[in-house]
Amino acid sequence: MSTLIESAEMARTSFQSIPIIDLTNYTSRDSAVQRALALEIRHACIDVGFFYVQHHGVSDTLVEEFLEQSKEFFALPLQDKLKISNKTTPNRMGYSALLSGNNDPNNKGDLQEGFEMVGEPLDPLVNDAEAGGVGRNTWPEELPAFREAALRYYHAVYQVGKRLLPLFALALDLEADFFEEKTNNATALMRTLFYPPQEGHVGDRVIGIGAHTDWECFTILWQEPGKQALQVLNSQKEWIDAPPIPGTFVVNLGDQFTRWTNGIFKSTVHRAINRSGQQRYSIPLFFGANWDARLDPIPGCVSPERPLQYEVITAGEYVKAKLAETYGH
Ligand SMILES: O=C(O)CCC(=O)C(=O)O
Ligand SMILES: [Fe+2]
Repeated sequence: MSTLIESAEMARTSFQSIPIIDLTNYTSRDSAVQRALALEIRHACIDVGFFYVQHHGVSDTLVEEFLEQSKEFFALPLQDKLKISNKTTPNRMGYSALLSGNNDPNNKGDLQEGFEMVGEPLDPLVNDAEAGGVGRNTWPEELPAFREAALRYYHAVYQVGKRLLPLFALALDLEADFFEEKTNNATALMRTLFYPPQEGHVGDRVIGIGAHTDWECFTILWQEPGKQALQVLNSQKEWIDAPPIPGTFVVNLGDQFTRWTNGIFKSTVHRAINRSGQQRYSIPLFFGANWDARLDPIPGCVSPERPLQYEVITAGEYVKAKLAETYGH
């Protein structure tokens, strides 16, 4: 098998579509099965930085219940949503209003509303360190079922992320547990997003979410079926559609992985424009490294011909700087 650097040199970054990876066997203990899956992931990460996962184990019911609650949340009167505005809550979780974020500095704002949250135990009496402590989120009091639907979805998708970590490690020729201690203290941020139809709103330099890369290790994104919006930029500067495929999540790498791999794993630029003429919903969960994890290069990713491209900083320093850039906080 080629080394990582050789594979990166042969990368086919002019991709025209996003690969689909079947996770049916991802809990298999058979090392040959694991390696085959890791190899598929390796190619997807080096060539594209995006892939779909199918047969990921998260039930449709969890998705549907949270989607229903998300729709009800965004349909609340603005003054109710603003009661939990992320500009006023103590830890910046909660509601983000239309045009309050701006992912592309060339644009004026993102045509989306959101609700941000982190993990907390479903049962408020349990203090589960793994889930990041109790009461960290601010919930909409008008919707009593929102919290449970959100957390059930969150915990299920978080587990998908946990299971992907060893595959990413194997894909990088590392021991399966390589990322364990670098991610065991991280609280993934999740957003449920609402994009009004673009028509009628289109001002100058306003789209659903402007061109950007994600900042964490990787993102697990659910997209509402039937509504094309997400696009991914290839090395020919062509925008390639990443249509919703029922039963799948989109997984895309973020900047923390790019820094760890000295650019071998791609954190690919993407954007979303909702031209479906209808309302559109999506749910990204951003799976990051521990705040204090150093993003220094992984063995095999640096050579005299491929010198280190990034200054080594911690994951927390990186995300803080990006937050300030995008949301002004
Ligand atoms: O809504 C989408 O399809 C993409 C969202 C996204 O890229 C993000 O939140 O970082
Ligand atoms: Fe993104």
